[in-house]
This record gives sequence, structure tokens and C-alpha cells, in this order.
Amino acid sequence: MTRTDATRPYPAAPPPGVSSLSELGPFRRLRPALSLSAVGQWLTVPALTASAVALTQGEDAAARAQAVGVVLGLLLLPAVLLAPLAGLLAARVDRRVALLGADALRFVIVLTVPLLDMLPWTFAAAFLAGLLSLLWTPVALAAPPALVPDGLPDDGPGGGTSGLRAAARRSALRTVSAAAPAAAALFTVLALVGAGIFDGAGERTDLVLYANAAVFLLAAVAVALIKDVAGAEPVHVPSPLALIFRGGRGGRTGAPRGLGAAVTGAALAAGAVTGAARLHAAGLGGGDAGYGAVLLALTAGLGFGIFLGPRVLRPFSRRRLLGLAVVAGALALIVTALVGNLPVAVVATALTGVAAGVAWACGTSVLAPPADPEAEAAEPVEPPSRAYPRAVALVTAFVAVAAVPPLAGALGDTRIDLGGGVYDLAGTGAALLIAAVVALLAGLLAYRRADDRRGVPLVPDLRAALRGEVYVPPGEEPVEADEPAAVRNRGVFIAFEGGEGAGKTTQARLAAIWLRDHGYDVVTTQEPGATKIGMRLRAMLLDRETTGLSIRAESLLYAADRADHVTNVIAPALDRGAIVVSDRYVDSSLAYQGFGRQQPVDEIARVNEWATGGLVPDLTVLLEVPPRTGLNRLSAPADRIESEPQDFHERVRGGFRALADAEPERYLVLDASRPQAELSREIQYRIREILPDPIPLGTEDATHTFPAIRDV
Ligand SMILES: Nc1ncnc2c1ncn2[C@@H]1O[C@H](COP(=O)(O)OP(=O)(O)O)[C@@H](O)[C@H]1O
Ligand SMILES: Cc1cn([C@H]2C[C@H](O)[C@@H](COP(=O)(O)OP(=O)(O)O)O2)c(=O)[nH]c1=O
Repeated sequence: MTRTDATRPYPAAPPPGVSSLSELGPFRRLRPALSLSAVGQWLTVPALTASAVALTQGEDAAARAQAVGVVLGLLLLPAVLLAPLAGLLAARVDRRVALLGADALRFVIVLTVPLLDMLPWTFAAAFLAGLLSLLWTPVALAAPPALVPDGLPDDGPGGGTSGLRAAARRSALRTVSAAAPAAAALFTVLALVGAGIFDGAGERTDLVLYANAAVFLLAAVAVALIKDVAGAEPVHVPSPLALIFRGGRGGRTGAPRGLGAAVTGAALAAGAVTGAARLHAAGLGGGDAGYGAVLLALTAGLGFGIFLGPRVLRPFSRRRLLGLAVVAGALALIVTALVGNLPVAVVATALTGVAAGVAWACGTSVLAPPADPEAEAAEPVEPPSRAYPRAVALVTAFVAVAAVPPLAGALGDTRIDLGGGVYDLAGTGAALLIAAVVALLAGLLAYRRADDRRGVPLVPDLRAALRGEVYVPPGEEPVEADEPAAVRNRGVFIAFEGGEGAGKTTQARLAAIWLRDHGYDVVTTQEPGATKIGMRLRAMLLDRETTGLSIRAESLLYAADRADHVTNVIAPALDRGAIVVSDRYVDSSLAYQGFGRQQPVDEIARVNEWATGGLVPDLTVLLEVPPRTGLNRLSAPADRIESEPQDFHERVRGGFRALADAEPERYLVLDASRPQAELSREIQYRIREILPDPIPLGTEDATHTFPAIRDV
């Protein structure tokens, strides 16, 4: 059996020479400095929010809520509107100067907030801090990989310079993300200390702000002490709005079905909690410490969810889990909204965080795998496959944090008479409830769109997954191999069709390589002649010496080849969960023997349905090329069919087109005169939509092997 480790391209042990990242002195020194900056960056969020609340102390609830919304919105606004500008700046300025400058400026800005003690300056500080974070983040993510020297020996997949750079990039990402719960914890501690020392809310907030400024100062000093942060190089930061505008299904981002809805739902739930947390916690008697606890629950939950995403309920489809996670997160948010108890709100928020993290992990790793993992590993900042979901998450979170607090203020507290008693629904609770319902709808939409086990009931599917099994609905148990009519497979069947020289063989091969790189069990095959009998049939069919073969006999011989092919190659592979990529299938007979030979297409379709037991591809890629262009591409002497006149090939082309037009959702029609690389990228995007989870995840535990990978 062959084991593919392609989904885990980085070896545990780095190559000799430099055996781990921690042996790189500059990297060792930079990491704590970046950690400090990142903690400062995250701490700014609750610190400035608390400042806005303290500065609006005498005002009514709506004005305070509005101030919170403005601070949070301004913190995120630069990332939404000015991302490409930050990329340009980051590319112009020396990395060390950029890191140092961002920390020093943030030190000054945060320090002046308690000194000036004015709401407009708190707002301005939020915008400026957001702007500097936008500049700092791409530089901080690009700096660690740049510290790995060129030319390290490459003694394995992912080893050497490129392997260590990828590891450094992931380490930088972890450093920045892990700082969020650390900052929330620090804020909670500072709030508790402040509450113990000071009576006034203003002084307590000042303590947090001074501490925040001090963290930035320490970070700036730490960066200043490092001499060897490499210089600048181009950093591309795509505009989130442009990405979303272009995005969606079939857009250039190639976002698969359901991903946008899922990320919107998850980010809405997380953003709404972040926006409402300060006021909601205060309403529940929690003050700043309660606020910190909610933020800690959310951020730690998110991190845990991202870790859990690929590991939880392994036999369960990740695509199903994606929508379910969003729904679960929304339900937890409803609990936060309706139950007026701080510990319950903290626990429910942790669950919302975990669910959002699981959704993110499922969405980005399974639904949007990188088209070219190696190229993405080399990306200094953001893998392109993540750019679209990240843009959706950012813009949704922006809307949520900015809109939920003023919405809560506008709704105000409501007293509902329940007959026997009264129920008090806080304004924040009502706003969270609205956000939760929208997130719930987004989750249900994502579930509908991304589900790859439609028709399989959810509860038994979940129960089986809890037992570590894949649920097989009654009546769909594996059946005898010689009965293609009853193929009950879990795999995916992709056919490549088109005229002579269209590039079917080339693209089928490239698609198979790509799929294998992602750990899928792939069987590549072709018609006619994939089996022993098939080879003899192929010889008869294509030999130019074969003369006088009747059209019906020709059709039946192709169908006979296909029947053998399905029974002995395609069906067994699909039954074991493999992805079958076939160069030609039934459509070739319909196009060549039907349209080309001008025979009744429905009769040929009937014969083929019987021969194949009705097995239809999940996706047919039709490569369209003018017959003359295609035939000119071929180098070998023309076979019996290729030697047919031009108008025969024109009819074949028209036939393929008619078949695709009749069932557009099952076809991907491409102009095959375009460059190969472009075509294969489009094919990959489309294939992603129909991919199941990498089945080895489940099977691996049971068998400790991946299903065999073989070419037929
Ligand atoms: N998009 C393309 N543009 C130009 N040449 C191509 C393209 N795709 C394939 N080819 C070339 O055309 C020839 C036929 O390709 P092949 O994949 O064997 O076609 P088919 O299997 O459809 O007959 C090969 O030499 C291949 O390198
Ligand atoms: C599968 C199939 C192929 N054909 C023809 C098309 C091709 O000319 C030939 C298959 O030869 P092949 O060399 O495999 O063609 P290509 O590389 O273009 O895919 O058989 C039919 O006429 N009917 C069919 O059902």
C-alpha cells in the first residue's frame, strides 16, 4: 500500500545544518519581541473600549453604546479600507524600522489617551492604532521567514530553506494569534487589580491604558535590540472589499459553495459578542473583569476550535461539520443573549468561539485547499486560498462590532410580562439575539450548500461518527462487484471529454497529481482499453486495418469496453472511496457514435446505460477546441477515428456541446485553446466543490494506512 503524506508536507525533524528554527539566533530573538507587540495590539481593543465607556460615564446607555461601536469600528476600519496601502508601505519601509516605528507610535498614542482624557482623542487613537496594526501585521508575519538563510540543504519534502521558512511563517502566525487570549487574560488581571486599588472607573481604565502603552514600549525596546531583521521585500495585501466583490461562487477566488455563508455566520457570532461584551458584562454586574473574561473565553475558544477542527469527529464529513459548527455557534450565542448570568455567558461565549474556530478550520482546510501547496507555503504573508474567507471574516466582524453596540443602545432594555413573572431582556441581549438569528440562517445556508452527504440523515450520521464509524444508510451497503447498476460508492467520478488533441490526457493527469498532493486516493484511467479485454477491443476499434465495421458493432464494442471498465476498474475504486479520473466515458460514444455517425443518440445512451449500470460522472470536464487545432496538436499517425473527415469532427464537437448544455450543472466547459496552467487551475477550483473529506482521515485510524494509490 502506498502512503501519501502530501497533506502534511513538513517533516517533524528539520534537515541537518540548522536542525530547528530555535537554532536560528535572530529568529529566537525576534519571536518574543513580536509576541509583546501582538499582546499590545490585542490589548488595545478592550483598553480603548473601556476608555470610551469611562469617558461617557454620565451619559445615557445609547450614547455609551454608540461610543463603544465607534471605537471598535475605527479599530477595524483601516483593515477594511486601506489594506493594499499598508502592503505598499510595508514593502517600502525597512522591516526593522517598520516594526520599531509601529510599536513606538502605538506607545505614544495609547499613552496620550489617559493623559488627554477626551472621547474624540480615544476615537482618533482607535483609528491610528488600527492603521498601525494594519502596517505591523504583514511585516511581523513576513519577518521571521526572511530570517531563515538561503541554501540550507534540502533533504526531504519541506526541508531545507523552504521548509524552515514555511515553519517560520506558521510560527509567526501562531505568535500573533496566541497573543489574543494572552491579552484578554492580561486585561482581566489588570481590571481585577484596578478594582482592588481604585474606586473610580476612570483610574481603573487609566491603569489598563498605561499598561498597554508599557507593553508597546517594551516591544519597541526588544525590536531595537535586534540588529538582524532583514530588509523589505514586496508584501501583497489584497483589498478585502475587492476580494469579496470578486468572490462568491465561480468568481476568481474559486470559493466553494457554502464557504462564504459559513464564514459570515461564524464571524458575525464572534464579532457580535466582541461588540456587545463590554456593555453586556456590565449589565450582568461584571464590569471590566467580566468583559475580560468574555473576551478570554471567545479568543481561547477560537484557538481551541481551530485546533479541534481537523481532529473532532473524524469519520464525519467536514463539509457537514462546517454548517453544523456555525449553527452550534449561533445557538450558543442565543444562550448568551437570553440567559442573564455572567458565568453562563462566559461558557456560552467559549462555545461560540470553539464553534467559529471549528468552522474556520473546516472551511479553509477542506473547502479551500491551496491549488498549489508549495507555492502557498512560499507565500510570505497570506496563502491566496485563505484570502477570500479572511476578507469575508474581516468585513463581517467589522460590521458586527460597529453595529451591535449602537443597535443594543437603540433597542434599549425591555421588560416582558410572562403572566406569572417578568423577564428582563437587556438591549445588548436583544442585539445579540438578532445577530444570532442571522448567524443561524447563515449556518443553515452553509449546511445546505456545502453538505456532501445530502439525503443521509444527520442524527444517525452523527451517532455513527461519535462511535468512530462512517454511517451507511440502510440499503446502501456495498454490493456485488459484478452489478454495476448498484454501485453504491463513496468516491468521486470525474470524466474528461472532448475532441482529438483537446488536452484531455494532459488535464486528467494534472488533476490527478493535484488530488494526490492533497492525500486523495486517485485512480486514473481511460477509454477505450483500460482492461485486458478492453485493450483488445481498443486494437480492433482504432486499427486502420479494421474496415467495414458496422456502426452498431462499433457502438457495441465501445459499450462492451465500457461495461468491463466500469465493473473491473471504476466501480471497485469508487466503492473504496477513491477519486476516479477517466480520460473519456459515455459522452464520447454519444458524441462520436451518435452525433458523429449520425445515429439516434437516445438509443446509444440506452445501450450505455445498461452497460454501465447507469453510472454517471459527478463532474464532466469538457475541453472544447476547434477540430483542426486539436488534430494539429497530435504527433502520432491518425487512427481510424481520427482519420474521419473534418465535418465528422465538427459534428462530434457540436454533440459534446449539446450534451453539456442539457445538463450544465454537471459539466465544466472550457475553451481548450487557452494555456494549460489556466485550464488546470479552473479545473481544480471546480473539482474542489465536489471533493469529499480526504477519506484517509477516518480510514487512517482504523488501518494505519492510506488506501492504495494506483494508476490503471
Ligand atoms: N492547452 C493546451 N495548449 C496547447 N497545447 C496543449 C494544450 N493541452 C495539451 N496540449 C498538447 O496537445 C497535445 C495533445 O494533448 P493530449 O492531452 O494528449 O490531448 P487528448 O488526450 O485530448 O487527445 C499534447 O502534445 C499536449 O502537450
Ligand atoms: C471512448 C470512445 C472513444 N471513441 C474514439 C475517440 C478517439 O478517436 C478514440 C480514442 O482514442 P484515444 O487515442 O484514446 O483518443 P484521445 O487520446 O483523443 O482520447 O476513440 C469513440 O469513438 N467512442 C467512444 O465511446
